[in-house]
Amino acid sequence: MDGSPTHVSYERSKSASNIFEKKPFLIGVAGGTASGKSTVCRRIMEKLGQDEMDDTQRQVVCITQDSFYKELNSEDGLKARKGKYNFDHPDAMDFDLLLDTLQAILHGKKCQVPVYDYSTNSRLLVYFRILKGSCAPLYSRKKDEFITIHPADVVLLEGILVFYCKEIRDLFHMKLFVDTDSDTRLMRRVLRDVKERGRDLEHVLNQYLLFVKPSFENFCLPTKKFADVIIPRGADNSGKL
Ligand SMILES: Nc1ncnc2c1ncn2[C@@H]1O[C@H](COP(=O)(O)OP(=O)(O)O)[C@@H](O)[C@H]1O
Ligand SMILES: Nc1ccn([C@@H]2O[C@H](COP(=O)(O)O)[C@@H](O)[C@H]2O)c(=O)n1
Repeated sequence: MDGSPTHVSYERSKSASNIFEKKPFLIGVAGGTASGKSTVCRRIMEKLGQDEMDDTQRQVVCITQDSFYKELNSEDGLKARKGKYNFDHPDAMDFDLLLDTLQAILHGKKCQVPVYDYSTNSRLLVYFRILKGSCAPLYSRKKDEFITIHPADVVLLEGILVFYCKEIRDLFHMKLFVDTDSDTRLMRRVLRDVKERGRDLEHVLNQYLLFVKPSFENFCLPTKKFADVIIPRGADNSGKL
């Protein structure tokens, strides 16, 4: 990471001195694809009664690393549409933007995080329609869609590679690794990607064999050793015998 400026935008949570700003407790949740990271985060939010709350009132917020995928050039975009782009390699991630965002969060700032769209392999865009004059044509304008992360007591960040970079890893106050067997993960991934991410079966299986599985073994699994807590079977694990 070169520490170069990125386009993360944030503002102070309080206009007065920030001496009394709360430093949130940052929890990283790693694990292979479809291991149940988001489900575990959702379960934590539910247990803490945070799921029904308004964004500005929440004391626990959850961010996904998928918001920090790099934007693709047209050549890589074409590869991605054919399942020939490696989204599981660290090079696919904008770790600089992620680091800047986490640092801002840890300073109690309100942050804007991009929203990712798996069907287009890019950040979600919102279209604005601008009416020029009374009978002039309508103009469309595109703009990145962001979600606002309000300052909170606890921030969860989930993703396959959240423990990969030391600079990012060292920011977590607690590190969880969701450990789910690979057959179960593949089965869930197929169902999810076809139902929710606009993929066909052949695409999902080719991508899995070509990139997802080898990258899990090379980049994600080796980060399990950094976890403070390993959660076998994800949200199925109630902690009871
Ligand atoms: N314990 C579970 N039992 C059954 N299905 C699950 C379980 N945990 C997650 N899933 C399903 O598996 C898919 C992937 O889960 P998700 O939590 O999104 O994984 P990840 O965030 O690790 O990719 C989702 O469709 C989810 O509903
Ligand atoms: N355009 C994209 C971006 C990511 N992926 C896959 O998503 C997986 C990470 O998300 P999980 O919820 O499964 O942790 C990762 O394995 C990428 O292969 C994608 O297919 N397309």
